[in-house]
Amino acid sequence: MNHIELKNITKNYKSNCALKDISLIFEEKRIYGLLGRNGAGKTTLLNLITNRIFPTHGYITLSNHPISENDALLERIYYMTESTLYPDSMKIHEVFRWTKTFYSNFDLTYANGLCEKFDLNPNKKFKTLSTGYNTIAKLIIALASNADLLIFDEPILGLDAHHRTLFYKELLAHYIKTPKTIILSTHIIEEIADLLEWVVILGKQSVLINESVASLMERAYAITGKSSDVEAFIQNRNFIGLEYLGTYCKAILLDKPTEETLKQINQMGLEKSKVGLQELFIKLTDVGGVLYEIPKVG
Ligand SMILES: Nc1ncnc2c1ncn2[C@@H]1O[C@H](COP(=O)(O)OP(=O)(O)OP(=O)(O)O)[C@@H](O)[C@H]1O
Repeated sequence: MNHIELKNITKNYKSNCALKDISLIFEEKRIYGLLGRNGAGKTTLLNLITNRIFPTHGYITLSNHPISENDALLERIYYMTESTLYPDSMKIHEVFRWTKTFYSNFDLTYANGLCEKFDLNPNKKFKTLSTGYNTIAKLIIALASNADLLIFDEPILGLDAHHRTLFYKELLAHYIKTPKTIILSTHIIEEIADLLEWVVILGKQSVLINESVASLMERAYAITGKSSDVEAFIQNRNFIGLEYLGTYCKAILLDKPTEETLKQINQMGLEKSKVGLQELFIKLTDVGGVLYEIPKVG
């Protein structure tokens, strides 16, 4: 499978516009984080690329074929959502076999191995599972599907810290063994940050960031120092957050520092530090993606 392309996608729910004129490519064999605040349009975007709902304007292609016209291509996508689609009375091992009728590459041995690792009894019925084990069962089915594109919408709902760690480990091992496109949409940013290669951040209706995590982390940095010095430093720079603490102040910038900038930071006696993906996300989406007004100096 190649890539998924969204071209000028708008999605309106009656008078409510969820996504507005979005163009985006999900390249093959990459792990993506799809991030956004509540109501930003993440689920809408995922429902669109899996053909569950249809765009108001624009089109979506999978391996250069319109997704709306090709059910065979959709079988190469596995979309794990919060809702459970299986009949309640089905046992987990029956769901495995049932899934194999749609996903011919479904790996039963791998699924049973994962059941052991997560301590999930495959003879249990879906409806008897706790919230956490319901999620675990769905994660196992997604991983064992062997689809080319795995989509996880809030994949860690109800999982305890041990099971979350195990899931991240298994996901990475699975990706290393059989590289594929993976999209993780979650609010638990800090935990998945190390897994991600690429991040798409949705603001209100639009894409704020579509960039490799490495490049984003190279651009982002924080500056701390006396408020007047920090305010002078951020003039004409792309800063996305400012926090005051007494006479001190911390600014978050998104602007790869040049040699000249580093020299200036030194000369002004300011302190430079790293910014994590979660902090960056919070700052970028704090005001709906609108950048702060820079305090004028002098
Ligand atoms: N079926 C629907 N009918 C009407 N409006 C909808 C429908 N589904 C979503 N919306 C609206 O579209 C916008 C985007 O919703 P969406 O569920 O895609 O956001 P999200 O980023 O997944 O949010 P969350 O993180 O809270 O799950 C919201 O304003 C939401 O109210």
